[in-house]
Amino acid sequence: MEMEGWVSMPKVELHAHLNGSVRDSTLLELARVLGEKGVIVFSDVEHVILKNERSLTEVFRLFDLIHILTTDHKIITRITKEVIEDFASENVVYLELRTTPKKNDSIGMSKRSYLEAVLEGIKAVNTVDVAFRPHNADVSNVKSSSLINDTCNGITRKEIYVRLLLSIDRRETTEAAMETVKLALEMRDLGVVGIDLSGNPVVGEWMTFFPALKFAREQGLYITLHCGEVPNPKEIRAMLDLLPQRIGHACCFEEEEWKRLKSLNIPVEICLTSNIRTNSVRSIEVHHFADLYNSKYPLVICTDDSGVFSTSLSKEYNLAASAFGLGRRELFQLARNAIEYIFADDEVKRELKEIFNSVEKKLDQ
Ligand SMILES: CNc1ncnc2c1ncn2[C@@H]1O[C@H](COP(=O)(O)O)[C@@H](O)[C@H]1O
Ligand SMILES: [Zn+2]
Repeated sequence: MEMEGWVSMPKVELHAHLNGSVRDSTLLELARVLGEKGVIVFSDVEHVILKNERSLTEVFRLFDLIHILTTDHKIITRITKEVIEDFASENVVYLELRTTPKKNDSIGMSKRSYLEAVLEGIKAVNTVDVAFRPHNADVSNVKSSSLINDTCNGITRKEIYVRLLLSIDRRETTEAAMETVKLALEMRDLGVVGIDLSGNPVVGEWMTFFPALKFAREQGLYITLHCGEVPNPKEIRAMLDLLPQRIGHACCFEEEEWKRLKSLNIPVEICLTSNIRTNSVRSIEVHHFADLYNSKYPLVICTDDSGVFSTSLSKEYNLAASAFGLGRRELFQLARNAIEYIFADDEVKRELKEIFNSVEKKLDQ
């Protein structure tokens, strides 16, 4: 099937990092501005942004660079809006965007003000089409609409549900992790639904984050953890014992860990391109997607970092189709199954099912 077929299919994105999903063109523009101010040397940064092959270590170096480029409330608002519009433009109907609230005293940024800038970005998507909206926008429900300039049909209106997960970076202290969880609890009514643990998997100790994650779980926040991106059986075991509602990656699982995971039936967020690029999985042919898919295990195809890995959710669907011999129907079904694993209420699930049902009728035409 052509790429267009994957683009037009409704999709659910559950594992996307805000700063990893920024368009190259925006990063280059931001780098140019900082270059002119003498904060960075543009030509040094340019080739790092445009480079495609990256090891895990290089990926995390790139994140440090991206964070320098996006250190500003206004820029955080801008990239949030752009990232949502990009996902909406490829028919992502439900997006769980995750980001690490950051504190930076030198520019007066607190975790709270960072998050407020993100929320501002979500609202900015809303206001784009306020005139075209049939009912008044219910901002509190964080259902954003974006107008996509479609060259064939002129302007089309696409709606996307957006929910936020707050990430704890593995470099953070217990106190900082706890602050993020408390912020998530406070911002629950504004679309924050859960907590993610991410960051360089070779950095940090599980026991540092455990108190905050346990607290989050007790408070009823949803939890997803980057789990087994590198081999670490002890940590994988401890993570599964927390009973997160989803996990990301599950690349470096041994038989023992697979057994445990499968007995718990925790859905896995699968990021094919990311896993191959960072070498967490040797090649697409041996990716655990195949085994999980064949045993009908709950999984969802996601991008991880569409900017950093030059991908999109449509491209990931296309890759899964070609690598594992799946057709439009099978991937449509996978996307629809993901509704069950989202961190939103039954009303949203019901609406999403309706969207999929209405498209299903046209699928074979
Ligand atoms: C490639 N695999 C990965 N493994 C682990 N953590 C990752 C990641 N990709 C991204 N992140 C996490 O997301 C941050 C960027 O987005 P935010 O600044 O939060 O919006 C990275 O700094 C890292 O902590
Ligand atoms: Zn990730």
